[in-house]
Amino acid sequence: MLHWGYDEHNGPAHWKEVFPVANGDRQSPIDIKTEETKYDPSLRPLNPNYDPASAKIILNNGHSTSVEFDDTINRSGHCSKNTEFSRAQIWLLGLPCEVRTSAMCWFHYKKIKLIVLTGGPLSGTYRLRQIHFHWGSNDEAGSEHAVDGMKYAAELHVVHWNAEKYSSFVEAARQSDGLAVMAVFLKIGECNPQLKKITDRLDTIRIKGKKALFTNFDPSCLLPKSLDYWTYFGSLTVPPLLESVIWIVLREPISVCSEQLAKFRSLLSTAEDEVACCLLRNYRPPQPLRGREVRRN
Ligand SMILES: NS(=O)(=O)c1ccc(C(=O)NCCC(=O)/N=C/Cc2cnc[nH]2)cc1
Ligand SMILES: [Cu+2]
Ligand SMILES: [Zn+2]
Repeated sequence: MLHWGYDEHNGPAHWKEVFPVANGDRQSPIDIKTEETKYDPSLRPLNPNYDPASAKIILNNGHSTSVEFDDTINRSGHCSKNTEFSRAQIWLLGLPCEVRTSAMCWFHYKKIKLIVLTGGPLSGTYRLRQIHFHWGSNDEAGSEHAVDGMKYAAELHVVHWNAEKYSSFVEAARQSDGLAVMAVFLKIGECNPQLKKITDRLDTIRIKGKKALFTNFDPSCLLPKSLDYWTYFGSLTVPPLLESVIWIVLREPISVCSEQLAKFRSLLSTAEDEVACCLLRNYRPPQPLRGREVRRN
């Protein structure tokens, strides 16, 4: 197959031809059998903390639409050793050592905002990189994960990488604890006013490769009231299908209406110079659990 996709000739059944890990033992998505999930008292509450100014662009990469965030600056609360010295900090140098260090940390912390996910099953700080969606050609199916065999109309993925242990997303994506993706189900119902901020921009990025400025957006506005979740060890659900994802699937869905879903389906999977083809569906079917445990908080 040439470039992977979701059509008959390059869809999920073909991906193993180029990405043999497709048959691995920690592939995603999965069908979550709620009776078999295990309550784990050691699981902590999720603590998403995003700065809306870190949103940068909205993009059509031919497989989905994503909002990309600026995950470069070391925004975590920890002072990095190589703190750049500003004039104020030169002044700080005059202070006694222990006072200076904590003052610098306070200064550094105040100056920057966080865009991180902590808590839940995670140990450490996972930095927000992008959000994107998966949907189907009709409202009956479209989510990637299923719950007791039932699929939702669509699914939101909030993608983070372990910025405490690794120096880039690409490096983290190769590690078993490198990525954390929070999945939110979209259930057919009322139009979602928060989602409207995204669906109203889709007509400006119809063609594969198109991007547009998209800032002042806090993805927390797309999260349901309850942050109760299931969690399990899995993989990216698109090639290269790397087995580096700690999945955090929220149990409560958010709403989406048919008109909003139709806008996702009107995106093109083709570039300017190709015959136009709509991205009608972009979900991978559930994969074998291979003995994995699904825990719940
Ligand atoms: N669906 S998911 O949450 O498991 C997920 C999360 C992150 C990525 C991801 O970040 N992939 C690598 C970077 C990327 O998006 N690469 C795209 C290359 C590309 C190929 N065709 C068009 N673009 C993919 C799936
Ligand atoms: Cu591609
Ligand atoms: Zn995804």
